[in-house]
Amino acid sequence: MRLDGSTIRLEAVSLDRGGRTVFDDLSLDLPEPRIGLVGDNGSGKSTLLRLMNGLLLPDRGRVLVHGRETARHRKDLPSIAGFIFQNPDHQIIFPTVVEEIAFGLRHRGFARREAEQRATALLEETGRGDWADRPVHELSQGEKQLVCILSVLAMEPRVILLDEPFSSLDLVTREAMARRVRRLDQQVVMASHELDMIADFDRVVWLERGRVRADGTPGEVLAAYRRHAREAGEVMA
Ligand SMILES: Nc1ncnc2c1ncn2[C@@H]1O[C@H](COP(=O)(O)OP(=O)(O)OP(=O)(O)O)[C@@H](O)[C@H]1O
Repeated sequence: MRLDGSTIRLEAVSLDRGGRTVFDDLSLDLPEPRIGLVGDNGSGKSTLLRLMNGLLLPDRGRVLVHGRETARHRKDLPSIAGFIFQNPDHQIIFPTVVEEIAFGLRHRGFARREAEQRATALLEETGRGDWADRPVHELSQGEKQLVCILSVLAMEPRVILLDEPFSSLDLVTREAMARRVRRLDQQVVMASHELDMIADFDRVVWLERGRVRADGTPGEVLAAYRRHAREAGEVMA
């Protein structure tokens, strides 16, 4: 695994949304190649990922992604920190699969024809060579999710931020994507309710109401989170 010692750093970050405080003075240093985020619904995982790619800016404090402060480098950030959304409909903007995947490549400086050739090659490599000209709106939710994942992978950003990326994928595609994520050279930060997906990561951060409840190896943190889920689930049932 090659990483250049870069890190994602939150320095005393505070953020309110809709009049509610989501983060209050949160600091985190995240240099590990594979970082998982867990936490109950509404604990702040998606918001944290959005802070990391500049979709959201902190009200106070700073977010630095591989040396760039998000508030100052908002325009460059998508090519540094690629974001795979929970809902593919929030990400897809082009009518056909090949255009959607080629968009990121054009952003990286490839001419249209080369971008489309590369996008087609990526689809072929993934066993979806016949998808290139398919209208995206005709794809199933899981198929759209795969297009979103491929679009971000095609851009080869330094950091890949994944927000529940596999929820609609069938088991075979999920396995294939999980393997692909494991092989990536880039830093990966993934929020997931599927704890098996992050069980072999370097570090897991458990968020609770915008604060870090636990932070450590997957072995420790996931065991504690599973215990919490069992206990809280019993109370709720
Ligand atoms: N656009 C918004 N306006 C107001 N509040 C918001 C907005 N987006 C998120 N929040 C609030 O911020 C908090 C954190 O939400 P977030 O989506 O980050 O949680 P999450 O951990 O990703 O949840 P889930 O597991 O359900 O995806 C929640 O209390 C949510 O209501």
